[in-house]
Amino acid sequence: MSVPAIKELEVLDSVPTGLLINGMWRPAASGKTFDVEDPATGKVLLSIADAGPEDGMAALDAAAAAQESWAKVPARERGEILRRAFEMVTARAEDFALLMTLEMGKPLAEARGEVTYGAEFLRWFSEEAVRAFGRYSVSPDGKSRLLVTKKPVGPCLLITPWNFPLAMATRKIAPAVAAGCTMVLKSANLTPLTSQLFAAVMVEAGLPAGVLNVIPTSTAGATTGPLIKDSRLRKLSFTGSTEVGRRLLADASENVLRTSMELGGNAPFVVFEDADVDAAVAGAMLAKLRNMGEACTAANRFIVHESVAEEFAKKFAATMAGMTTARGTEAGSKVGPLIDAKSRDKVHELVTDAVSEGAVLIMGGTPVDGPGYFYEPTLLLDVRDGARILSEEIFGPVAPIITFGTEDEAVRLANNTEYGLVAYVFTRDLNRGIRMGERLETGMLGLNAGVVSNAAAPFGGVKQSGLGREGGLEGIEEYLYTQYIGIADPNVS
Ligand SMILES: NC(=O)c1ccc[n+]([C@@H]2O[C@H](COP(=O)([O-])OP(=O)(O)OC[C@H]3O[C@@H](n4cnc5c(N)ncnc54)[C@H](O)[C@@H]3O)[C@@H](O)[C@H]2O)c1
Ligand SMILES: O=CCCC(=O)O
Repeated sequence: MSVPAIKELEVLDSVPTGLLINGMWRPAASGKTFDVEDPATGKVLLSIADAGPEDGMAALDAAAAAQESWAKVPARERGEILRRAFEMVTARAEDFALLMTLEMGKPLAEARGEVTYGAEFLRWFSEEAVRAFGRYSVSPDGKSRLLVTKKPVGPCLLITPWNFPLAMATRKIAPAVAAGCTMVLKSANLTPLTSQLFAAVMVEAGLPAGVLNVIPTSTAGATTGPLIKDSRLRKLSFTGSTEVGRRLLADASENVLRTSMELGGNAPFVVFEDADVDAAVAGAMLAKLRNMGEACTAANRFIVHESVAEEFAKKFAATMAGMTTARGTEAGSKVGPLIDAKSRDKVHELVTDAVSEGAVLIMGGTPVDGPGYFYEPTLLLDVRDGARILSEEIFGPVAPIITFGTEDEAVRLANNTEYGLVAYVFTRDLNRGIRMGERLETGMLGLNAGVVSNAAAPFGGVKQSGLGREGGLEGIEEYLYTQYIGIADPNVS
């Protein structure tokens, strides 16, 4: 049974459609709007204001003007705003979940999970706000005193992707608020509605005007480019593809901006011969099919010991076959649509290429007929070395399996990528698990676990998966700089 459309209309009706600049919702200076579509039906959900360069600059003006007074707001007060926002998002969890399902496509149950995950960044950083300490010490020669303080970096530009519309925004906004930074948020043009509703919650929670400015736009580069060049901007925090991140890093270098870059991934999922195969299959389902595979953390290559590959593939296929592909609002939906036609075509191209190179198609392998951008859960065995699917982000419900014989070979295969965001290892041997942690080039490792995301943990990658960490104790540091004050010996007058 689908959720009554009336509820969908009510939620859409509660979404502000303007730009949030200096505490006011307003139309774009050009008067332009752009459409946001439901990927399950291709129908327009809502049209919202389409920011241009003039609006981008107005947003930065507001953020720059608010910075000094916002930095003076006591940390406890900033934390309490975040705590109120946490309570409000939690109270409106069903609205947020439905909105995300409508604009992004994920099944409602997963959207509810994202609300919990996304809200947790608000609670976590509400608690961290008061812990951004410095230190005081006596210099080693005893002749001076060293006072080290932490200060907000200043106005930040935050750019978010479409795949986790709430969590990717709260993972940046919450630490920036906790640190005392003002912000301009450029939400993803495919899924801006959740950010619009979330920004309304932040205003209601008491965030002063100008601290958070939101500029959805269909012209990302033209609208944010001038901000990156403006010397009032102090930080760029970007989550998205490595390709765009690389270009933004180059732009940011001109202004020597602080940057956080949460980029793409190509996660290896390694199953050793001593693994609990049922647990590995359960982990694989999470690591592969969470968010329809549209996650930077999605397992992209299943590297399975040759002695358990057949058992693993059989059980994985059987579990996958039980997944219902349907609009995310349908009861029982486990796999929603992909975000758009371009993404679905890319997924199909990778599958076709792998099969033409000799991979065995165990199940799936075709786009689903009818409206929306659905793709069948797909399993490929014996994928040949060199197939594009092993080196490119799939971002879809497709699992390619390759096999290995020795631990050294597993390490070589797992590290054979320019990315290094997350890896998954399944083994009953703890020493081997620890050893893999030491040998794999990765920012995060799931040991007998198919999901690592946690607001209390430092999320981020190495190699071309990015720079910096979000969440954990590290997350707030991205929005603080260290200032040192050297004090003359107080014993000498
Ligand atoms: N490492 C992480 O934490 C993480 C999390 C989520 C997604 N991702 C990655 O994001 C990608 C999927 O998201 P996507 O398709 O939205 O990525 P994308 O790089 O296409 O877009 C990300 C954001 O950047 C904006 N953008 C695009 N071009 C821009 C430009 N020239 N100037 C300024 N902004 C620009 C987009 O509008 C969007 O808001 C995948 O590669 C995925 O792995 C990484
Ligand atoms: O898409 C990447 C983010 C996924 C997550 O935070 O769990």
